[in-house]
Amino acid sequence: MGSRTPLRLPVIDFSKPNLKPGSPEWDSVKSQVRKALEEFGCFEALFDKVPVELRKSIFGALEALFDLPLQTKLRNLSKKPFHGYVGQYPQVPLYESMGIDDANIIEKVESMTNNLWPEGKESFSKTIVSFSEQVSELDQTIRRMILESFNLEKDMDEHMNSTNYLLRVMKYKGPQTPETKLGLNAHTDKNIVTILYQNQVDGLEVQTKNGEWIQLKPSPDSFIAMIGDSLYAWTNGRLYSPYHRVMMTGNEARYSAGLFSIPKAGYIIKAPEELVDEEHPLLFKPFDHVEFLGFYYTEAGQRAQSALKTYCGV
Ligand SMILES: O=C(O)CCC(=O)C(=O)O
Ligand SMILES: [Fe+2]
Repeated sequence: MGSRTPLRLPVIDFSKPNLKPGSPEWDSVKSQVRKALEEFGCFEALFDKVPVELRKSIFGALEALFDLPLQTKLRNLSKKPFHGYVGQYPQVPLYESMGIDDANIIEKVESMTNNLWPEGKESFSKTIVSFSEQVSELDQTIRRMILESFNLEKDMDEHMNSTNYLLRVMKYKGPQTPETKLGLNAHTDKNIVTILYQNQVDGLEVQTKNGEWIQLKPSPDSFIAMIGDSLYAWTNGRLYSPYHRVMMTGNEARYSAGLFSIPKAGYIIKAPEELVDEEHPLLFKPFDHVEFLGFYYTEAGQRAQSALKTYCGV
């Protein structure tokens, strides 16, 4: 018996120069996106629009941020759940993270930066905003392709305007042991689309529909794109939102940055009627994402096998 080749996520190339809506390149990438998201809810995107310098400086910015004293990091509070500093949890002692809301808007990021560094740190704000702007282009390309693939062009503007961007940056300490240790619990994302970028330390794992874990090994040129529960609900289950987790080994710290497109508070997520029929009965009642998040962080929400089903399943 030969050993099985390890499962790999589909790799999709977004760095083609002619990737414009309507071109043959666009249509080919679009069908790859649709297929990968139906099957895995996730793929590796080759995307060269983020300059090499910026891809390096983002990790310098993250190191500076996480090197701040805990008391300082705790100053980044947020009214929205899981949007501020998160860390010091006994179940995931290697993990800490910081949310930067409206990370593509310079005024918002500057005010957060000044809160952390009262003496100012202009380079940090600039790096965060440029990185988020560039990666948001990939988010928008992917979402445009998804809606087109369902012939839902009529919903495009509403869909694009219903979200904002959170950049959540993560540090996972190396466990300093040869054994593998949990970095972040298995979960599905709750938002629309997540795009992850990491340093050279691997650890992210994505679960297939069959329950197998794929260990991701993205290159410095690749971003991991993933569907969250809100888009799973909006597409009435046509696209999958996969469980994923982080497992750590060795001595080196893993840094990662995730750009999350998130439905704005008050926006009601409701599957378009074109995606509901006899073969695909409605899965979820219309819901407000921020209220759903509130439920997710209650004890009942944490206990549920699928928080979304418990909250608004039909
Ligand atoms: O660090 C990573 O690559 C994954 C982080 C993650 O899954 C999350 O923040 O939702
Ligand atoms: Fe996640």
